[in-house]
Amino acid sequence: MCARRIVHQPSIATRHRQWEPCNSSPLGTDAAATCNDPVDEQHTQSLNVIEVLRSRGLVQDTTSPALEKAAATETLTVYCGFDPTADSLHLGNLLGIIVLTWFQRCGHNPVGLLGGATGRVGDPSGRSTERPILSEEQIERNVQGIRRILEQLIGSGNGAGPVPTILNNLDWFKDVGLLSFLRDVGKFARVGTMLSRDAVKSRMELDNEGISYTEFTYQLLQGYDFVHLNREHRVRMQIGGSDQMGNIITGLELIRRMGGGAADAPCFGLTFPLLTKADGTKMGKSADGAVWLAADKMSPFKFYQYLLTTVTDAEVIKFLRMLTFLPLEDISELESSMQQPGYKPNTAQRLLASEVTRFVHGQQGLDQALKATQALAPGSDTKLDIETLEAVAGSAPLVELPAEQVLGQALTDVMVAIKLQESKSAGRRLIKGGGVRLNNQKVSDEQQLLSEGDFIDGRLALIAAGKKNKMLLRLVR
Ligand SMILES: Nc1ncnc2c1ncn2[C@@H]1O[C@H](COP(=O)(O)OP(=O)(O)OP(=O)(O)O)[C@@H](O)[C@H]1O
Ligand SMILES: N[C@@H](Cc1ccc(O)cc1)C(=O)O
Repeated sequence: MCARRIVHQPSIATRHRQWEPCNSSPLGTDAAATCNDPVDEQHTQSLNVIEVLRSRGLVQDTTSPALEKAAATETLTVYCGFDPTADSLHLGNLLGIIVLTWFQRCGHNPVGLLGGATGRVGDPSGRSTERPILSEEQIERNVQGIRRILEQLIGSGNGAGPVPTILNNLDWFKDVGLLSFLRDVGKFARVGTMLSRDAVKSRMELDNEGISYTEFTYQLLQGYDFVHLNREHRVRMQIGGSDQMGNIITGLELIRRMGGGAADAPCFGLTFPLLTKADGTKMGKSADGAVWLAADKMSPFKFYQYLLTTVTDAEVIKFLRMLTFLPLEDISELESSMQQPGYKPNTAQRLLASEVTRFVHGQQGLDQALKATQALAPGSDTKLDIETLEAVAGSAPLVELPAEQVLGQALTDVMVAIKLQESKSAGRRLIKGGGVRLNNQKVSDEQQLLSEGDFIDGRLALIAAGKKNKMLLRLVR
């Protein structure tokens, strides 16, 4: 195959003068559809996926300088693995999905691998302690959760390139016996090399508990995955975060020693930088405060808010390059505009939050996030519905009270009970001054009693005392 063609949308500057995220997706509400999907025939460019990834800050290392040429002249099948250590992927894992998507958009074949087998062993990479052993049921639940996300984000093919495949390494490991593994794979692995891997060395040096034999052998399992995928599915490339380089090289060495990766079809590895939390540590599944991709673990609203409120001006351009598919020229233009006097603060963060939320949760998820953001804005009079309120629940302060302690009671009494006001008289004064809103509607009656009708869907009400002090009240029956 010759240099690949990728089609670019018109500049978002021409589409959205105010740098506002687009609100319609060319592929409908498909979760993976973004407004910058490559659909405009007029803006074509021949792009090499490796050059694209480099230009977007998505390459930490590659295993061979020959990769660039291979990517430009051949169709590569590329895989990225995800272990089922939780029932959802997180923002850090999204980089792997984005890199796979870039391969797909440039005409290569992406494969998402579920670590049904490797998750039972535990990758020591980037960990200073041994992983807890998860129950079989938990691992199965986690596999299902991650499969759903992969299917949603890369499984559909996204209309932008070859349809990707999702595989589970338990499907081949379940039939491999210990003796045959030791004879057929172990013979090709060198213990000295295995010991020299960072993930092993650091555990032997740092922790006087050392490393278990189980986690020590992890690299061979991931290495064998690459051998199997190369033999059975013609996979020639593995990608992963920079913590995966040792495991990727183990795979390449095994392929070579076991007679694969012929000169006319060499194999490659590529790593991307790790996304880190504010304290500089890796964002991970097992780390605290993970930014989940599954909507039932983190609502699209909360996901959107995370990107909007925690990404600094210093980081936002880097994140736009790495986490979105927006044309680089447009991102550079936005970067320049950030230095101009007319720049509206957080414009870049809003664009980032919108693009990434749409990619992960689809147009519907983004709409929900925007609606909830608007509903919570200071002084908002947006009409509320139950979906918006439920999306907000979990992010805004929420109090639950038995219905009998609320219905028929004065609003001012309830405001004191839920600690939104210090006293009834303060509540009355605030109502008189026009500062109290019930479900975003101004309250004018200082004696107002709360009734069933004040609770949307009979369950939730949003009470605001002043512009910023908001609380959700849920009725318990
Ligand atoms: N913060 C991150 N930034 C970029 N890539 C990441 C990040 N975290 C994980 N990855 C990558 O995602 C892929 C799958 O990682 P995996 O799900 O097994 O580990 P994890 O999410 O780090 O979970 P755990 O916290 O349990 O180690 C790997 O390629 C890994 O390098
Ligand atoms: N070891 C990877 C996941 C993985 C599993 C199996 C593979 O073949 C590849 C990657 C991680 O923990 O991040």
